[in-house]
Amino acid sequence: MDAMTTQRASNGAPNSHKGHNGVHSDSEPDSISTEASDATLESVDGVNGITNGTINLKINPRRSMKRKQSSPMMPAFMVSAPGKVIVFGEHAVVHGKAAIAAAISLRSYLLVTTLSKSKRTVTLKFPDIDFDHCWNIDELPWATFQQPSKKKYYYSLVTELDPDLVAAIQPLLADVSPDKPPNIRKVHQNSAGAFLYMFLSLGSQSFPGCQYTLRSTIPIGAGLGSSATIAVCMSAALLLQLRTLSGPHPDQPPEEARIQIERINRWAYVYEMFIHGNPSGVDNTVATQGKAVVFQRTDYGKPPSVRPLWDFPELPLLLVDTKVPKSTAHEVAKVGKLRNTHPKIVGSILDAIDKVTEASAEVLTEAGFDTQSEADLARVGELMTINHGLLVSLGVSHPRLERVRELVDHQGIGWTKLTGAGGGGCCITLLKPGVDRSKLDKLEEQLDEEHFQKFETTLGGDGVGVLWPAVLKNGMDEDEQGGMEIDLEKFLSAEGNEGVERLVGVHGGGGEREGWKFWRVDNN
Ligand SMILES: Nc1ncnc2c1ncn2[C@@H]1O[C@H](COP(=O)(O)OP(=O)(O)O)[C@@H](O)[C@H]1O
Ligand SMILES: C[C@@](O)(CCOP(=O)(O)O)CC(=O)O
Repeated sequence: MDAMTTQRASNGAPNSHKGHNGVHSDSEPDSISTEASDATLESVDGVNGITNGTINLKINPRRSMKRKQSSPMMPAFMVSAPGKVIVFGEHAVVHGKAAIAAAISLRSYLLVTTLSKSKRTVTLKFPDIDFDHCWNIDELPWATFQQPSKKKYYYSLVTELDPDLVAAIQPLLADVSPDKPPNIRKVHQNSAGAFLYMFLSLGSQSFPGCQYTLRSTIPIGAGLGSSATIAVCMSAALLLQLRTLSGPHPDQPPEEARIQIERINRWAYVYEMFIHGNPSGVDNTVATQGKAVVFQRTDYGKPPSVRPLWDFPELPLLLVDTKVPKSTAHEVAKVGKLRNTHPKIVGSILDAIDKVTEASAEVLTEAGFDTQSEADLARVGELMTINHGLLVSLGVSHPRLERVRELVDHQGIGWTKLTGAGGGGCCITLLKPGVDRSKLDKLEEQLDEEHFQKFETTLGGDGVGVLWPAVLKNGMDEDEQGGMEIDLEKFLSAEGNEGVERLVGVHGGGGEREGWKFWRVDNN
């Protein structure tokens, strides 16, 4: 059934943290073999492992020598992170309630190119949003970010933006996209600001010149967590450049992988704060760790509670984009304002959403849950309908979202709720088992006629991944010379989502593609 979103088959034992290590190639890449996880950031200077003072780096001497001789510069590499759907609990999650979210197979891809030593610039190239900007590294406000009272480290937990540091980067945003219309300029300035805040917090003036080029297959601002994927890619890229991550590699113990995933997630949250102001952190958490999770952040000063759902069932979902642009920050602020005006009533609605999420987590993790049973699916579907109704009462639906619901209800083929921030964006429909093909065809026809976009994706896939170096095997002639190098031009000229997936996609040839590696926290 092509209209359906299905979860990738899970290999895990119920509620277990043990199992397989996933599909990896056998050899660990030299370039990310430096075990810097014990190092303090003060001791790591730049990407070549040069040190300034006390050092606590565990460097494999054979490998570091080999690296120095053959490649003084880091090779180009890529990172990738998945979008997500929130199945239950959006908005309530911002107010400390639980949410259930799952990774989808649409992804963002970031190509990191290190420049030669003489080039002292850092460039962001985001062609999807027509953004391209370059700064001179030596002209960035390092002194402000390095003050002892302000300095943060790769392991720091940053739960709010420092207003002095935000102020220090404002002058750098003044010449970002001056000729663009104000709404687009704002998006560019947010992207630039989020990046600079993270770059200046984690890096140092000796950081090598480099270029970050991003392409994404996730519709922007559609409720599928596009911004979080960029946050995660940027965080992973910078932490890798700083050699503060020792993986991913096939033999990595799950506990070490978990610490590194947590590290990436913490800095991705900082980027999200810059884009959204008050994110719950659920999007970046799923984009980092993949699979499906129950997420809750009761205290914004502490890390959230994240319960992986390894056996998230293979739900027959249809994902539809209304193509109405929305702003997460705006929708979140709207709910915040409503809560301030009607604290008791909105408080009760948020509590009710929490109960719905809790009930659905129970149903979805029941041992005998059967995705072919209409009775089992109906229990989840009813909870989706209730969750959507509560979101409507918070004022975050949109006539186009209601239209999808109407069309699905009219055919009587499933249960629909908005996903993400609402106000436009996407909705998900849980389809009844054994639905008449003709009814589905009719629905798809209507969606098409009314300019909705249907997405085919799988749920519960991998989180952040690394392709190091940026070389892939494609079953073509280049493979005999070690594979095809993904250079900037090829990446930029890949046509549309299909072109990007074909060139670099984690799922390039259908299954997981050789070369991409993932931190495995589950052992499954
Ligand atoms: N492909 C992309 N290239 C560059 N920036 C992007 C891209 N996709 C998303 N973004 C960033 O994320 C923002 C949208 O995030 P958000 O409003 O949270 O929507 P979503 O629901 O997709 O996460 C954009 O304004 C932009 O800053
Ligand atoms: C509304 C919210 O719960 C989810 C937003 O998701 P998205 O940005 O629409 O993908 C906000 C948040 O969790 O930070």
